[in-house]
Amino acid sequence: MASPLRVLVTGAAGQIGYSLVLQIAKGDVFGKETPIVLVLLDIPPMAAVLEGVQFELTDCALANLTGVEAVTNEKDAFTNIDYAFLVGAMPRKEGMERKDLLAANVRIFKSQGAALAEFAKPTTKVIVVGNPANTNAFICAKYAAGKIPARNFSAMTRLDHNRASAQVAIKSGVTVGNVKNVIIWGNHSSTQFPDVSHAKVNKNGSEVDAVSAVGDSAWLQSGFISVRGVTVQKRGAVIIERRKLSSAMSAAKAACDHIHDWYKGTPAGSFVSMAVPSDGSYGIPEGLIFSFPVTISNGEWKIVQGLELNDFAKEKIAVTTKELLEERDEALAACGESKQ
Ligand SMILES: NC(=O)c1ccc[n+]([C@@H]2O[C@H](COP(=O)([O-])OP(=O)(O)OC[C@H]3O[C@@H](n4cnc5c(N)ncnc54)[C@H](O)[C@@H]3O)[C@@H](O)[C@H]2O)c1
Ligand SMILES: O=C(O)C[C@H](O)C(=O)O
Repeated sequence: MASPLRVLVTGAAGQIGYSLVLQIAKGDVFGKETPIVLVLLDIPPMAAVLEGVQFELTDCALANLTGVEAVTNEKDAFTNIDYAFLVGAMPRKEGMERKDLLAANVRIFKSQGAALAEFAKPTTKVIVVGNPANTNAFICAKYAAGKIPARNFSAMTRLDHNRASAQVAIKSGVTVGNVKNVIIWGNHSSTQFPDVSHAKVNKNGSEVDAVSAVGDSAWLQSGFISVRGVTVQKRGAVIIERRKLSSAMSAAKAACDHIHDWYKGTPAGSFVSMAVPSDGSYGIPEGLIFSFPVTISNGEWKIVQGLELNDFAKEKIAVTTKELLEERDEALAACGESKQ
């Protein structure tokens, strides 16, 4: 048997954690053939709950789950890990924007960035789920710099990508497996820009542009993006309003999709949305953790180049970029650093 991958889930006693750990343990992310050791981290007051989750995972009797470790300190959590799902953070409540969590959550990611640098493998790959996800990932990468390359850090916009793909499928009268190349640009926040102008739909066996498959351009420029919040941009707030808890099942599934594709690669001709450090593509300031369309091969992502952006798209991308720059400066101040 190959040596197991060591996979850390932080916030493992929380609601996303509860859905996520089973999906990882049963092979949805790294494949059913890959042995896994799951490391579950939460804060000390959650130790008993965490132990309950550990017991349940053991009771699932999964063939390739070779170990489950429940820990409440960063050294034990981060030592020698291969992948980190950084979920543990405060969720927003009704009426809040995700950036309202910045001051409370950013310090967690400063500390975990330093722990990654000290204890993790230099090849460790990280997805930040805890909100505000892009800015938390920026801070985490900053404090791990010198040990773990910035390109190993990402934030999750796959949930928005999945939400957008599902809406296009419903409007086009197909199942979601027939939709590809939707793009989420920018921040995982209400300024994100869900863009279908490069998306494709397989309708009755032939591939057509999503715009013609949907057949409703007015809806694509308004209702699809945010009609009283029920579609993509503000979907998270609507879930909180209905469930009185933030999305968990769909968030866990999206985190699995994100790491699955990073590990296994994207199919030829397809791209997915992932918030990664900008290299200046599309004029986005370097280093900002920005959601782009990416292709992935051999564990390395590449930003899709050369997509044409019309004035509508450029305007939307400018708004989300401005918000990310403001969040970055606020986060640096909260960490006691000067602005960039
Ligand atoms: N990026 C996305 O698309 C997306 C989607 C859904 C939720 N989220 C975010 O994910 C985060 C978790 O959501 P949830 O619903 O699971 O929340 P939750 O409150 O149910 O669970 C969070 C868990 O994190 C733990 N935690 C807090 N500080 C920690 C630390 N320093 N180290 C380890 N664990 C810590 C808490 O004790 C708790 O068990 C929130 O910030 C939420 O807003 C992001
Ligand atoms: O909206 C939230 O606060 C939770 C999450 O980020 C989501 O998009 O559902």
